[in-house]
This record gives sequence, structure tokens and C-alpha cells, in this order.
Amino acid sequence: MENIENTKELKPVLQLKNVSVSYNPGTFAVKKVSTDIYPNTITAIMGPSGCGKSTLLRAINRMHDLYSNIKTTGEIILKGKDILTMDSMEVRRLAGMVFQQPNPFPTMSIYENVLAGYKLNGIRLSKKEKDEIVEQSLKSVALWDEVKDVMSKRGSFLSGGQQQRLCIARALALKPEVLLMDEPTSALDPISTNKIEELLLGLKQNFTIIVVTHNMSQAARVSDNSMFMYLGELIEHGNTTQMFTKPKNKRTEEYLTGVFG
Ligand SMILES: Nc1ncnc2c1ncn2[C@@H]1O[C@H](COP(=O)(O)OP(=O)(O)OP(=O)(O)O)[C@@H](O)[C@H]1O
Repeated sequence: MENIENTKELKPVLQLKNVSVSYNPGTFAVKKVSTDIYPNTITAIMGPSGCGKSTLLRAINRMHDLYSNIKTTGEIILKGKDILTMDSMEVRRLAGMVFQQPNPFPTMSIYENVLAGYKLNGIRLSKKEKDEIVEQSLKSVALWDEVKDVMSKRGSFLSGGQQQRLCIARALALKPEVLLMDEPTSALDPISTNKIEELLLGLKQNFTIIVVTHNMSQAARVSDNSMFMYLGELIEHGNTTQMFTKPKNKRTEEYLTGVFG
């Protein structure tokens, strides 16, 4: 893993140590994944359907806790603390999640959607603090100018691409250490996709981003590092340009050249 892009400091923001996830006893969707993620980088997780990408991403913010049959083992160290032993609300604040389908809360206004994480965490804010967080979060996803005059409208009033930017703003409002994105553009048209990709490149100045994608050209366009998974295992993790031009593992090469997918 010596070629992982590490843009600012040497200390990883997130460390996965022997992380395994099983949905049923004796079978593992993610098998002993160990790796480091560095701050202010974008990491793409790639691999064929069913290889465990989403399962791994969901383990990082403890979404599997919601189901008693799912077992996660190993260590997931975020900013020095094991998230598997942290308060789950705290984990979800530190590791924000954006899904494939934009999912603003349908009964909330645009303004309330941005602040939803604070409400769920029971964090009280003054009107001034709320206004500042909403403005800053919406500006960081380039949505402020489009919605500032319709803030009390419901999130569902927006286009699909705008809704996805609202969902990113909602995650960023909590100032997470890591932003986890599960195929965030696969439900969007090319223009909205392009907007989100541009956004990610700007957001990495302040955040660390991990994005699951089936779209190899998207991985090549936006990511610093790429992880290639196969049958639950992390096969290769390295600098994206290097992986795309000189993959170290034969399976990675076969996937990238379309032998399977
Ligand atoms: N809720 C679940 N219950 C049981 N098995 C599951 C569940 N979710 C996923 N799996 C299984 O775990 C494995 C990994 O699935 P996962 O969705 O993480 O893969 P993926 O690489 O993200 O796939 P895709 O690219 O198709 O989204 C697959 O064998 C899948 O069938």
C-alpha cells in the first residue's frame, strides 16, 4: 500500500483492521479487510456486483447495527477511536452517508433537511447558528443560490440532482471526518453527475471522501486512490492512476479491462 495518495499528512484518518462482515453465520460478505485512508483524499471502491462494496461502506458508519443478524468484527479506527465501541449517533455524525437514491426527508423543508442530523442527535442550536450552518452547507454543495429564496419548500420540490446535493449538504452540516457515498450519481443524469463530481473535487479540501462506484471513468476522474474488491476481499488499494495503468494484481487488471464486471 506504499503508493496510496496522501495529500496532507502521514496520519490516516480512518484505519480498517481485519474488518469482516457476515449476514449469515459462517459466510462473509466482507473478509478481513485492512487498509488506511488518508485525510483530504477521495477513495473509490470498485469491484463486481456483490463483492461487498456497500457492505464495507455501511460497516464504517455502523448501519449494520440496525439488524441483529449482521455481525461486524475487526477494528474500524476513526480519528484514533474504534467506531465499533463508540456511541452509534456519534459514529454517524463523524461518518456521514450519502446513498444512491437522493433521500431528503419528504415532510421537511429544504432548511430543515440540512439541519436534520442536529435534530436527530438532539443538538439544540440558536436561530443564528442554524442560519449559518444552512447557508454554509448549501454553499459548499453549490445549491445556495438555487434555493435561498425557496427554503421553506419541501426537499422533494427539487430536481434529482438538487436533491442529491441537498443530501450531501445534510451530511456535511454535521462536519463529518469522513463522507461515505454509495454510488451517489448512478440515479442522476450526466449534467447532475458532472456537477457532483466537480463538487467532490472541491470538497476534498475539507473532507475525506470514500465513494463506491461502478463507473470506472468516474473513479479515474475523481479519485486519488482506488480499492478493488473481489468476493469480499480487498485485492488491491493504491494510487488510482497507477492502478488504472499498472495494476499489481491480475484480477484487478481483468476487471479494469472488462474481462468480468
Ligand atoms: N441484507 C442482506 N442480507 C443478506 N445478504 C446480503 C445483504 N446485503 C448484501 N448481501 C450479500 O452480501 C454480498 C455483498 O453485497 P454488497 O451489496 O455489499 O455488494 P456490492 O459490491 O455493493 O454489490 P453491488 O455493486 O451490486 O451493489 C452479496 O453476496 C450480497 O448478496
